Amino acid sequence: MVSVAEATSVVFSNLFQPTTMSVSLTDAVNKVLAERITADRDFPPFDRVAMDGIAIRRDAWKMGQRAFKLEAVQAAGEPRKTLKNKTNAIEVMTGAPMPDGADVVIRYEDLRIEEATAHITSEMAADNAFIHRQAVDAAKDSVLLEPGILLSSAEIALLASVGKSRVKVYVFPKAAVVSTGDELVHIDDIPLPHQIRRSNTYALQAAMKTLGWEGAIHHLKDDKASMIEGLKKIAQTAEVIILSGGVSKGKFDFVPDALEALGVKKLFHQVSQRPGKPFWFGVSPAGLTVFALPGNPVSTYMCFYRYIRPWVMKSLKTSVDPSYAVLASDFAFAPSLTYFLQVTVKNENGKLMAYPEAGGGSGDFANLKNVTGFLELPATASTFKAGETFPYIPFRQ
Ligand SMILES: Nc1nc2c(c(=O)[nH]1)N[C@H]1C(S)=C(S)[C@@H](COP(=O)(O)OP(=O)(O)OC[C@H]3O[C@@H](n4cnc5c(N)ncnc54)[C@H](O)[C@@H]3O)O[C@H]1N2
Ligand code: MOO
Ligand SMILES: [Mg+2]
Repeated sequence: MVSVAEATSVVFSNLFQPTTMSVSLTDAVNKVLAERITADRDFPPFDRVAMDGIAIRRDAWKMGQRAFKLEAVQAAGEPRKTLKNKTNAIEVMTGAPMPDGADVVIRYEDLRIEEATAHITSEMAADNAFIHRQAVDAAKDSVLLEPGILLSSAEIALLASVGKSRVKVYVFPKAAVVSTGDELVHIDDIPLPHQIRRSNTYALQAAMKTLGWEGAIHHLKDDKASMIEGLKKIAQTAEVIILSGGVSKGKFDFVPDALEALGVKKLFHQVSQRPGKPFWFGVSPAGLTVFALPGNPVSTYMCFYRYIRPWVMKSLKTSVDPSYAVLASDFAFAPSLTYFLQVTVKNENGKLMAYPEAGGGSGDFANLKNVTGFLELPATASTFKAGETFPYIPFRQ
């Protein structure tokens, strides 16, 4: 049996080597950038007028001049104009290049125009130049984005502005999600009294989809020979297999043996945690990674969010920021296992407060609808006090 820290370290030492693909910018959000992006020109590329108004020379203002004859209009999208007469003004619009020869913008709010002359009405009008200077945000050729960034709408704007209509992103590993168990029937079937419908594979597939990762669903019987055959077939196309069930001590828990028969080397079996103790992890020399998760639905779910999600994001060169929350009420858990407590987190005055809703054990997956994630309580203690902070593993936004 390994600790949660050891299991994490083994999982993180066996990252997947992702390939890359080119996607349209309009499909790139939530994908992980696989190329370095530099500024193709200065940001902004010219001294940009930041307010609608008039452009004048500060010298003239300083000499006490308050009335300026309007000699031209500089619209956004027009090439830069030149202020011909140093005591005149050019009307300028936000987004236009600052006219050559002028160095301060006076807002329309601070002037009155009469007979093609602007009369400045505020003595504070020239306090701010209202010019967004060329290159202040980023200089040409400077690095805007590094590989490994999870693309949000903010990065999409940057990519658009440098003309990246296609962008290189990392590709998730080809994944299969496999349920095992003779008690499990297809979701369209009516279960007999001793049967239940499969739900873990759907939960796993949905959890993967929220990351932008696809997983093909399979089901295998609790029969060693057919399990080996089935896994062999699945391994022909999958780079990662996520199994649920069949990893504990039961007479029909054949998953570890079947995987080892296929040449998948066990790197650990059993983690000192609840839920999820029977968790099995291994890799094959051919590069297949196998997460064999305990079948109890809460265990399956927790292991995905605690181990697989960080593993795949790290493999794609990005990482999930660790989150923390404050336990809102005392909680006790005696066994010396890391306990993943189901909690509902509420943001109270900027603090994430975690309210325990432990549920009825790892088979009680109906309780997951009541909670927002898991609080990771260390194996080294058995009583946990309100006000203490612990790692928090959210599964909802
Ligand atoms: N003697 C021992 N028995 C058990 C131990 C142990 O240490 N010693 N560990 C318990 C723990 S903890 C867990 S968790 C489970 C894990 O068992 P398996 O991984 O072998 O899973 P199964 O036995 O196949 O199933 C367990 C449970 O989960 C239900 N299940 C499985 N797959 C699905 C699915 N796709 N959708 C919905 N429900 C599923 C299954 O029907 C069982 O009820 O073992 C304990 N036993
Ligand atoms: O891992 Mo088991 O989930 O404790 O029931
Ligand atoms: Mg079992």
